[in-house]
Amino acid sequence: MTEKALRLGTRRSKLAMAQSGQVADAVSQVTGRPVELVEITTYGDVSREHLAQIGGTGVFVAALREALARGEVDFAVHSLKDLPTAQPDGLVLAAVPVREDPRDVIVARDALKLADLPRGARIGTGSPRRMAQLNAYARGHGLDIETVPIRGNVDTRIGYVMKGELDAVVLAAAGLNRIGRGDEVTDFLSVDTVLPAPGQGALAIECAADDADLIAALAELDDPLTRVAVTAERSLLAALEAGCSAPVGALADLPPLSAPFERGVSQADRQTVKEMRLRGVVGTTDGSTLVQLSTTGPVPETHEAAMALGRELATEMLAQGAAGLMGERAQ
Ligand SMILES: NCc1[nH]cc(CCC(=O)O)c1CC(=O)O
Repeated sequence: MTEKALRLGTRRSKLAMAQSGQVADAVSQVTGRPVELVEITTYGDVSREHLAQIGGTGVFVAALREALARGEVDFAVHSLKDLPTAQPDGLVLAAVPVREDPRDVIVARDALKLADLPRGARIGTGSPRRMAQLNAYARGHGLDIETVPIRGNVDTRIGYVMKGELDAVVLAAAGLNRIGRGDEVTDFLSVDTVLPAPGQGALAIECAADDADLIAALAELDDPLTRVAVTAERSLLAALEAGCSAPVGALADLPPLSAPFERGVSQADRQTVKEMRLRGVVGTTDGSTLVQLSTTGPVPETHEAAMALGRELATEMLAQGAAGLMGERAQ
């Protein structure tokens, strides 16, 4: 006798299919039930041009959430960095699995590294956060680079380099790893140079708040260290009143561990974690001004304590003029 399949709502992009497929396997293991992928198509999948106007990745998240709320699917997998900070009524983030590599990387021609890019090099990124920090790094290191706004999925972006239209593009390591293109990275950007987006590298598994059996099963896939880190990062973002397209970077690490928190890390090592360091950055896209602060404290033991850490750092950043910098948007 086979049990009824769980329905996983997913976008059909290569990245979404890859991460949904990986989570489907894990969910199938913990529930003992087969998982069936249900493709959710949105207007944004049909028209790339309209995507910018109708609100970026937000449309995909909204469509998945509508399917969840209508009971058409049982759960959905999101890239946490694309997920708005406000949690809708009736839905819960039942699991935040172990974080992948949170760093940004470049894929450059001729295996070039960031520091070796020649004068006038053109680097593609549509992200104000990446532009701000790359331009600030260039100013501080006497590099002459130009950030070029681009859009599109991972394949499209790497294509600009392949075709010789750009010298490099910036991408998230996690996305490349998930679609099996991690070996094309030519340089991992230190988080001291480019702080990733809040939640970058982490996934969230969302389901209906009243689906108690599923919530209990999915809890097995939750990684408490990843959860506490991304909660603080997203609280910082929310308290700055910024969205996923704002020039805000945030990363919480748990010395002596650094994300990904479980690769090669024993349970004993995980127990040596005593503190969490939260770093945040906001800047103008030209890199002329950055507000960059960090705070270290005991690992928060509750959701509320992790939220408080993010809010406190945001308050300090706002006191140093962060709000004025976020007003400037790149387009
Ligand atoms: N905004 C697109 C997006 N959303 C999630 C990822 C992959 C990395 C992740 O899961 O954090 C990417 C691609 C990228 O930024 O290169």
